[in-house]
Amino acid sequence: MLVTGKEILVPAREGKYGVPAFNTNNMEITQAIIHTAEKLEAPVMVQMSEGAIKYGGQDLANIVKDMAQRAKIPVALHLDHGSSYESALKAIAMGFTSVMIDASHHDFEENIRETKRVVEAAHAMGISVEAELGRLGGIEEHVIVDEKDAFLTDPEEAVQFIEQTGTDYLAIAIGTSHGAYKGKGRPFIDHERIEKIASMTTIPLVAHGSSGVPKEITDRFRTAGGEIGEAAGIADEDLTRAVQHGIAKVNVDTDLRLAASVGVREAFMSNPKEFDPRKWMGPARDVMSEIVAHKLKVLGAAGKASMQAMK
Ligand SMILES: O=C(CO)COP(=O)(O)O
Ligand SMILES: O=C[C@H](O)COP(=O)(O)O
Ligand SMILES: [Zn+2]
Ligand SMILES: [Zn+2]
Repeated sequence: MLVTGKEILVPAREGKYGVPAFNTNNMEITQAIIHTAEKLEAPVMVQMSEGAIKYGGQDLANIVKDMAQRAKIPVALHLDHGSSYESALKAIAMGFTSVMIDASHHDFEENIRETKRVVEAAHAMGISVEAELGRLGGIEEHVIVDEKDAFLTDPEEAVQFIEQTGTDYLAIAIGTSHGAYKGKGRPFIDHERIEKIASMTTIPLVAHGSSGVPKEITDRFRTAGGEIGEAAGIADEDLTRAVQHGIAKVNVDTDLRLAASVGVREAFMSNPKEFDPRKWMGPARDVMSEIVAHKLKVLGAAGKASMQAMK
C-alpha cells in the first residue's frame, strides 16, 4: 500500500529500527526495492531525486505508485533533496507521499523559512516532510561541500529547528557523506551526536550517505572490468547502532548503483554475444535485490510490515 513517510517512520523511531530509503531511476530498481521488501515483510521508502524526475518523470513516478499500491507492505514515494518550494510542490502534484526540502546550504534562518513554507503546503495536502540541518561532506547534487567545510548538526539548533518548522523528520549531519568514498581521515559516524540529538527530540531522524560500499561488490566490479578507487562506506554495525538511538530513515543509492553495474558487467563478461536487455537488466535486478535484503535485515525493518499496517 502507498502510505505517507510519517506512517512508516514514526513507528520505526518508536520501535528502534530503521527503514531504508532507496533511490530509484527505472523499473528494475523499483522492483528490486519493493518486491524484496514484500518478500521480507518490511516497510520501505522509494525515493526519486530531482535528477530521477528529470530522467523518468511522471512515467517513473507512476511505476513506483502502482507497484506500491499493489504491494502488501507500506511503501512511501519520497522526493530526495528537493531544492526548492516549487520542486516539493511539483513532486506532490506528481503523487509523492513524502518530500524533502533541503535548504541546508542556506543559513539557519533561511533554512527555517524555506522549510516552514514547504511544511505548511505539504501538511495541507496530508504529505509528510523531511528537512536537513547541518552539512554532509562529499558531493550533493546541488552543492559541493569541501570536507573541511562540512559541519555536523548542532543538537540545540536541531531542537529549535524542529519546533519552528514543524518538519516531520530531520536529516542530520553525523559524519556520513554521499558517494562511494566516505569518511576520509575521521571516524564515520558520530554516535554520541546521534544520541544527544535523539535524547532532545522525538521525531524520526534521517541519515543520508549510508551506503555500505561492500568490499565484495567493489571486488566484483573490478573483476568485471570496472574501475574504482579506494572506495569505503558505512559499516553494518554503525547502522545497527544508529537505528537503536533514533535514526529511522537510512538513505541508500550508491550501493544499488554499484550492484546494478556489477550485474550488467558480469552478464556481458560471461556472454559477449548477448543482446537481449532482459539478460543483463535481469542480473542487475538480482544483485540489487541482494543489497536491498541485506539492508532490510541490518536495519531491523524485516518483519515489521504487519505491525505497521495494524497501527
Ligand atoms: O543519501 C543518499 C541519497 O539522499 C544516498 O547516499 P549514498 O551515496 O551513501 O548511497
Ligand atoms: O543524494 C543524492 C542521490 O544519490 C541522488 O543522486 P542523483 O541526483 O544523481 O540522482
Ligand atoms: Zn543536503
Ligand atoms: Zn542524500
